[in-house]
Amino acid sequence: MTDPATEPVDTLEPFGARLRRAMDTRGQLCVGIDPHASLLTDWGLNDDVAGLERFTMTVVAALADRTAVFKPQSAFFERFGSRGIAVLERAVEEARAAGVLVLMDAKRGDIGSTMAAYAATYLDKDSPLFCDAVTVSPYLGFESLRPALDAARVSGSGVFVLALTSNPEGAQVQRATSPGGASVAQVMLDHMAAENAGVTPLGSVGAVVGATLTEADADLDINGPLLAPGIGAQGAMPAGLPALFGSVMANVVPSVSRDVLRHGPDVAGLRSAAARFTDEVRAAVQLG
Ligand SMILES: O=C(O)c1cc(=O)[nH]c(=O)n1[C@@H]1O[C@H](COP(=O)(O)O)[C@@H](O)[C@H]1O
Repeated sequence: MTDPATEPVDTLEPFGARLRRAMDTRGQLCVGIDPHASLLTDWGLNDDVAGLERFTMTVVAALADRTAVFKPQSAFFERFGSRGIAVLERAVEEARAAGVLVLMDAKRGDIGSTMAAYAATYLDKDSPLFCDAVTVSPYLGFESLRPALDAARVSGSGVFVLALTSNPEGAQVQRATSPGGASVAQVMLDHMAAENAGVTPLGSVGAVVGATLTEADADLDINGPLLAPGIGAQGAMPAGLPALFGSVMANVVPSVSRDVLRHGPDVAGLRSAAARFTDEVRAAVQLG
C-alpha cells in the first residue's frame, strides 16, 4: 500500500482520503509535538535550539512508524526564531517521509489577502513548510478562510477549523448566538459541512472540538474529521469521547501532547504511552 504522506506531492490524494486510510491502518490518535521549556528541562536538555532539535527528532524517530498524525505546535518552534523554524521544517520533512500525516498547529486567521499568504506557507506544495493540514481560526468570518480552503483543494491538503475549543473561555465567542439564532460554533460547523458535502470517504475540512467539553450541543456531522485535543494533561480521556461525539466517533482524531511527551526521552516510554492512548482510542471508537 502507498504510504499516505509519501506519495509524490503532485499526485496527492485529497487529505480526507489519506487521513481515513491512516486512521484505519495506524489508529486514530494524533500526537502533538509541543516542546515546552519545562519538558526540555525534564528531559535533561537545555532550553535552546539544540535542546529543541534533540527533543523533536527523538519524538519523530520514536513514533513515526506507528502514528497516524503528528501535530507540531508552531509556537514552541517560533520562539527560537529562524533556527527554531528550521527544526520544524526538518521535523515535518522527516515525519512525512516516514508516512505520518503532519497537521501544523498554527491556528492562523486573518483577512483574506493575508490568509492567502498563510495558505501559501502551509498549503502550497512548493513551500518549505508544506504540511498535510493546518489549523485555522474562523473568527474573522468563515469566508476569510477561503484562500486556505482553495489552496488545500489544489494541493490535496486539509484545513482544521476551530469550532468548539477545549479552553473554557472559548464559549464566550463560540457559544454566542448568531443573528440567525444558531450558536456561532454551529454556523461555522454548517459551513464546514457545506465544504465537505458529497465527498467520500471523508471531507478534507475538519473541525476542532475539544475533548474536554461535557457536551457538544451542536451538530458535529460535518462529513469531515474532528480533531479532539485536550486528552491527558487537560483532563479528558478517550473513554469519555463516545458520550461527546456519538455517531461521528469514527471520524474523531483525539490529540494528546504533554501526556505522551512527558515519558521521554526514553524511546520505549514514549512508544508505550502512545500505544496505550492508541488502544484506549480504538476501544472508544468500538464503543461509539
Ligand atoms: O488546535 C488545537 O490543537 C487545540 C485546540 C484546542 O481547542 N485546544 C488545544 O489544547 N489545542 C492544542 O492542543 C495541544 C494540547 O496539548 P496538551 O494539553 O499538552 O495535550 C496544544 O498544542 C494546544 O494548542
